[in-house]
Amino acid sequence: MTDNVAAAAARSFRLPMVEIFETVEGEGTRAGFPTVFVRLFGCNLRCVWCDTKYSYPPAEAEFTMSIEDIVAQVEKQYKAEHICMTGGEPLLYGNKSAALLQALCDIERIKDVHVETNGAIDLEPFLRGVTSSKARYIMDYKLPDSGENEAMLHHNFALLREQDEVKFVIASDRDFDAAVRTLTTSPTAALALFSPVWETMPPAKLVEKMLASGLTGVKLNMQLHKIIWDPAQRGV
Ligand SMILES: Nc1nc2[nH]cc(C(=O)O)c2c(=O)[nH]1
Ligand code: SF4
Ligand SMILES: [Mg+2]
Repeated sequence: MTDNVAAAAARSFRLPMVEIFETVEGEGTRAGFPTVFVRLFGCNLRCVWCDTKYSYPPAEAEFTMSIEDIVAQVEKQYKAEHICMTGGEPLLYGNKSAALLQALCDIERIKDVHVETNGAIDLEPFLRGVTSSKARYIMDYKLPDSGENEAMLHHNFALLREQDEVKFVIASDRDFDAAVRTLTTSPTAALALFSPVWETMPPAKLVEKMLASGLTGVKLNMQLHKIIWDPAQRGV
């Protein structure tokens, strides 16, 4: 297949979906920007504190969509210049996930497509296969209290670039210590973000611990959408 034929074939790939909506990005370096969220169905992890349990079984996908139709909806229905490709785990579908990421980057209006990935997916094929400079990865490193720390692929840290981000969602003192240890043992060029688990880590306590630890290059990451809206609300 020539590259053009392969690209055309990729546009007909269908993906299981949860929702597509526009709001402001609640997290990370692009927090506050109007952003289109493309939420895929399915996840290879089951984090204890997951806030999107409707994005994997026993819930069912809301619908399936071809890449072509996802692109058309983003182009016609919304105005935002940022996209968050999320889930579930949006990189669960290999070549199909990569083709969607590339197609979203190819939308002329779009300046940035960030992928919320869970740390248990090898990022090497995506970094190699998706060549657009608009593609960025936000890797959620799962700490012990998530119940999924064993699934983390540590080699991803060295692959991440300056434009990427590593997010540590911190539920307890044990999680905080593990995050600090991980940053020492797995150096990365990506920006490190520390997020409090809404129910168990008061933000003031997390700030206190950050300052006491002397980690000056780490940024506090509050989930704006949980402050603005009811934390249980979907599609915001
Ligand atoms: N506003 C808003 N920002 C977000 N950033 C990451 C989200 C996610 O669910 O992955 C999310 C979300 O669901 N809403
Ligand atoms: S990786 Fe994300 S979507 Fe999957 S279970 Fe964990 S928090 Fe939920
Ligand atoms: Mg969310």
